[in-house]
Formats: sequence, C-alpha cells, structure tokens
Amino acid sequence: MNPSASSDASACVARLLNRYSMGIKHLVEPGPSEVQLRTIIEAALRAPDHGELVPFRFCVIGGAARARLADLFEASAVRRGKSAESCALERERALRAPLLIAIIARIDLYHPMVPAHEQWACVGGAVTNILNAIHMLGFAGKMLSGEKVRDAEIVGAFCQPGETLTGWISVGTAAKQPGERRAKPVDDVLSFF
Ligand SMILES: Cc1cc2nc3c(=O)[nH]c(=O)nc-3n(C[C@H](O)[C@H](O)[C@H](O)COP(=O)(O)O)c2cc1C
Repeated sequence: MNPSASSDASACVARLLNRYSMGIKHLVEPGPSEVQLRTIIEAALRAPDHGELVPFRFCVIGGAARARLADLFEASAVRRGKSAESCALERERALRAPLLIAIIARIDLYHPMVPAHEQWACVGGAVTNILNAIHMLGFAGKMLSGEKVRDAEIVGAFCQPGETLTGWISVGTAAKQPGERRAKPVDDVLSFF
C-alpha cells in the first residue's frame, strides 16, 4: 500500500472488496434520493474514457414509471411465447426494486482513434462505478439484461438509432445479507511480465 494512503482510503477499498450483487427480490425501499442518484451518475462519468466519448447514457425508471416498464417487459415475454409464470416474473423484474437505471451504450463503430472494444470497456467501467457507488452509499443493486434487451419494442422505448440497450441496474436497500460467494483467487488472474 502507498504509505501516504490514509486509513480512510484503506477502509474504502475494504468496503469495495465487499461489493456484491443482490437479487431483485431482496431489494426494498428506500432507494437512492435524487441527490444520491446524481452522485451515482457522477461516479459512472469517472469511468476511464479514451477520447472522452462518453459512450453511454442512462434512463432512470422509478415510482409509477415502473408500471409502464412492467407492461413492456410482460408484453415482450408474451411475444416470445413465455409461460404465464414467466410473464408474471417479467413484470416483477420491473416492479420489485425501488428504482432501475437503464444502461444505454452509444458506441461509435467507426471512430478513427477509439475502437469499439475500448468504448465497451468504458461502458463496463460505468456500470461497475454505478454498482460500487450504490454499494458505498449503503444500497445494493444488480445488473440484469436477458433476451428482452433485443426486443424491438423495448429497444424503441429506450434507444435512439445506433444505440444499444445493455440492461438495467435495479437499485434498492438489501433486505438480507449477501449469500456465500465463490472464491476467485487473485493468483488465477495475476502474473508478472
Ligand atoms: C451487462 C451485464 C448484464 C448482465 N445480465 C444478467 C442477467 O440477465 N441475468 C443474471 O443473472 N445476471 C446478469 N448479469 C450478472 C449479474 O449482474 C451479477 O454481476 C452476477 O450475478 C455476479 O454477481 P456479483 O456482481 O455479486 O459478482 C449481468 C452483468 C452485466 C455486467
């Protein structure tokens, strides 16, 4: 550790190492306030962004707007021939958490300097920063996508031409402790050149 790092900074990193996704059925009120939401989006904007392209934008669905999203999710499941049970579950995916953040990628496939994979890396960084900020503010969340991100009607509700609907981060307060997680050893991914 850098000797100039404060004990506060160490505590922050320790907290980051405890970040986990929480299933939507365990996300309850309260969700973040508007001020907290803006902080969360500021964190997203700190993702490493080659060329400062900001290859993403966000659309928040909270309160009564979730019912409109539930209608969209359900109609998509019906179109895909899902069972009544699956269709009901799709409604729940929109209604359970206090708030959802749609992640909309804006990838410039023909950018002369920044290839698409670098822009996607930035989108991933934004998603991670959102999840970390949610966690650091005492909330919990989970990113979900599924087949419906490719449903033309749902895509049309969120995206302009050329944009990609990446999924939704559900956000709320965790109603339970996280379950046991599979260990991911550092040595499996770390080498020195
Ligand atoms: C773009 C993206 C889409 C995802 N879509 C789904 C999904 O549709 N269903 C799912 O179970 N997990 C999905 N995940 C994974 C979960 O959000 C979560 O990361 C995973 O369950 C591991 O949990 P952890 O974040 O606690 O490590 C997605 C993750 C990302 C980044």
